[in-house]
Amino acid sequence: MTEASSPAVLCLASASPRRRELLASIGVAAEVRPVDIDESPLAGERPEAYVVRLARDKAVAGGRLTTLPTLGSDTAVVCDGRILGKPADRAEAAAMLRLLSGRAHEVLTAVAVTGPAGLLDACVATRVCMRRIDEREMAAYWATGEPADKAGGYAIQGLAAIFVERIEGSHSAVVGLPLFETARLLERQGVPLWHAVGNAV
Ligand SMILES: Cc1cn([C@H]2C[C@H](O)[C@@H](COP(=O)(O)OP(=O)(O)OP(=O)(O)O)O2)c(=O)[nH]c1=O
Repeated sequence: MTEASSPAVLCLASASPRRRELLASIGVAAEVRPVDIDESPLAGERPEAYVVRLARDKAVAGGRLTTLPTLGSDTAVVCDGRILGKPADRAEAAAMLRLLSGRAHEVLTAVAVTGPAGLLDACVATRVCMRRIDEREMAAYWATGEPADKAGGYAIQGLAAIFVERIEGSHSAVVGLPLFETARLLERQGVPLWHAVGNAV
């Protein structure tokens, strides 16, 4: 499946609609091939090593299904050294927001791309500062359905934007794909970006 009718130049090993939309926003048409990998952290694994390993595993697994360069990515919210994935239920979502309320945390997003240059990766850390969130807001937010499939139980690009005072780093990385670093990796793998294919205005 690709954006509009342009031929795919990349395989996206991801079920995340955000990642597909972010790639489309910089003009990269991708064929989407979600992969299922084991996402359990290894004993003692540091958060950055964890997201990089998952991004690489996703890229390699997806790369087996295509001849195109293949991108995998992983996002985790890190607070007090704890890795927060997607909340399993309302109670876990509330516990996550309680932890994040009124302070700063880090969002780590790793991206990996297979291709002629081998398996390349990058990892981006973004500091996110949240205002205090009260229990009524947490309950109302869970009821919107937005937190369920998001690392850390919130979406900066959605309703949770009202909780985010400021960020230091990459907005696109928090949403699921650091576009600046991704473009660099794609160029190193010979994937043609918009400026290289004569579409410049
Ligand atoms: C913190 C944050 C996360 N997220 C999303 C990005 C990711 O899609 C998701 C984290 O889960 P991931 O496991 O990184 O990705 P995924 O399961 O959605 O997709 P796949 O593994 O197939 O690539 O959380 C937001 O959309 N907004 C945010 O503000």
